[in-house]
Amino acid sequence: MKALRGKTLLNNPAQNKSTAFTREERAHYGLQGLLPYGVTDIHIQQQRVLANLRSKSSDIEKYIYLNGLLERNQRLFYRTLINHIAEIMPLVYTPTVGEACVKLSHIFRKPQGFYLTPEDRGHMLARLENWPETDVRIVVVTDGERILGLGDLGANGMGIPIGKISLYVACAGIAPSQCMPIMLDVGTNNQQLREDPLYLGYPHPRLTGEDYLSLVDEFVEAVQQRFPSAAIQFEDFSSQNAFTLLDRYAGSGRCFNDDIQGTAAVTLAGIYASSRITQKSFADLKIMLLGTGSAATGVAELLVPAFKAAGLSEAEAYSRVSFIDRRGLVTATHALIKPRIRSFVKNLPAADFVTAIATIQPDVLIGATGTAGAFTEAVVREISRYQQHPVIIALSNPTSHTECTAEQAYQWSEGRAIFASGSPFAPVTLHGRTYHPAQGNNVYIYPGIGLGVMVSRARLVIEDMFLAAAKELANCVSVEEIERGSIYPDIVRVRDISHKIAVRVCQVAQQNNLTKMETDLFNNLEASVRELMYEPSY
Ligand SMILES: NC(=O)C1=CN([C@@H]2O[C@H](COP(=O)(O)OP(=O)(O)OC[C@H]3O[C@@H](n4cnc5c(N)ncnc54)[C@H](O)[C@@H]3O)[C@@H](O)[C@H]2O)C=CC1
Ligand SMILES: CC(=O)C(=O)O
Ligand SMILES: [Mg+2]
Repeated sequence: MKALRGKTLLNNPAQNKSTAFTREERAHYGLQGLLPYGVTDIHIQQQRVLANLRSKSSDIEKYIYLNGLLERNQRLFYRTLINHIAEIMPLVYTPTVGEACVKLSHIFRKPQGFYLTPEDRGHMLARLENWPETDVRIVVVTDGERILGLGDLGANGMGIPIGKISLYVACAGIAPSQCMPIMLDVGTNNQQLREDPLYLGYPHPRLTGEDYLSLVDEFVEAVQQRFPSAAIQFEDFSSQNAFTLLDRYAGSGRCFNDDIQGTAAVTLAGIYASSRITQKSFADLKIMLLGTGSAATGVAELLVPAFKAAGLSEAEAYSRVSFIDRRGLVTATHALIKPRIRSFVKNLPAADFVTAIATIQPDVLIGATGTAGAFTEAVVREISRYQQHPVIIALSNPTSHTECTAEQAYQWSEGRAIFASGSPFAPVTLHGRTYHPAQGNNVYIYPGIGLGVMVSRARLVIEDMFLAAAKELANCVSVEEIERGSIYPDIVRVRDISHKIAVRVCQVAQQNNLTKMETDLFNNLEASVRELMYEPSY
């Protein structure tokens, strides 16, 4: 590879070190005169980044600044993100990425990731040749139809694969060059976007039915052909498409749906960890889900094997999980029950949400609705009547769409709730006591799954990997965290957690004959995975 020089080197985000180029390097690469005198190492550069970042007056300005940094100096961006993950993750991921997606066509600076539209039909493979990297291992793709809880944002949804990829690199150490964010821009039914003169997406109504499926088929085949080692992560598709695509491809290729499977694993981990606080056996728990979309259904579907592994029969496992939709408890009398939740239907009289809580008395309440305020005061008070420590997991993102805030959960439960949410909340002080809400987000799961699949080159991504990941994540919650009521570990440990999950994924792959991992690698799995993790440095 020809060494870059001068401005071309400074303009290459993967190789640029900016003011960290030494005097020798400046002379060698024709950089003299192109940089100010001072030579500052990555630590000083990081201080400058943080000072700049903290001087911005809004989160969206911080997002724009960080994105600019990613485009100027990849290693500095990732070093800073890793070292300050708790501060920066909410700026490159939920909640700020939600605002960024809403405004993406307006704040657009420079193209990032890869865009495909129906006009590329028949040429997808050729289009993928335009991507400059050849060893792609992780593809995160969205079609932008259900971006967080914000609905159809069309091509503006590209912010999500970009954010998810940033966290693949930061949280699991997959090299930036091996990651590819893709927007499968099949149009948008968001008329306001289509009519916006600044909108940058394919300005047509969404492709549907066979036209849509055949395009996704071509996309998946093209990715598999161009990048045969890549895993495909489907992200933020509409519920119906999410399940259709998972059923279509997961049995024969290396792919998974993060909203269904990643979310299921992170939620299960939280439930496992909550048992350590409530002192109730997992096998005795009753779980109630609000919402019947991808996330809630995914959680229910993973709970079944988890309960069975804990000794319950299949029928008992299904009986422990109940669904609430907009009409209340999903019962046998419901018209039009979605096929995937049919086995969870209860033979009980119709009941609204609060009445259903009184009837079933769940231990755990999980919200996956994208609807702000769906956990009302009455709901939280009702579950708190039956449970000393009700476990309340409000999964919906971004913060503006959470089912209830941390403060509401603690206030309405008189300080007894064990609370986690998809987007982070600061600690809450009530009546002189401080509570520590945890963040229940699939960021604890998908990076480790991707890393494990990458290392093992597992042919398929299977349910057992998510079950193992959930167990591993739950085990990572420390005694101190349990004592302060947190059901997820501190995010600062996420790289270690992803490493542990990746090791488990490799083992599951091996046990299921999904991998031809070299014996050497398998025998030294922990060290081998660690060695493969990218550490940004100059
Ligand atoms: N914390 C995390 O890691 C994750 C969080 N999520 C969040 O979960 C939310 C839902 O995601 P998906 O399940 O993929 O969406 P979805 O669109 O597939 O499902 C949403 C479901 O909620 C129902 N719903 C909406 N408002 C309701 C209400 N007031 N009462 C009862 N049901 C209601 C809808 O009818 C639908 O069944 C989103 O906000 C998303 O950001 C999703 C994946 C991961
Ligand atoms: C976290 C995530 O994947 C979502 O909210 O869709
Ligand atoms: Mg998602």
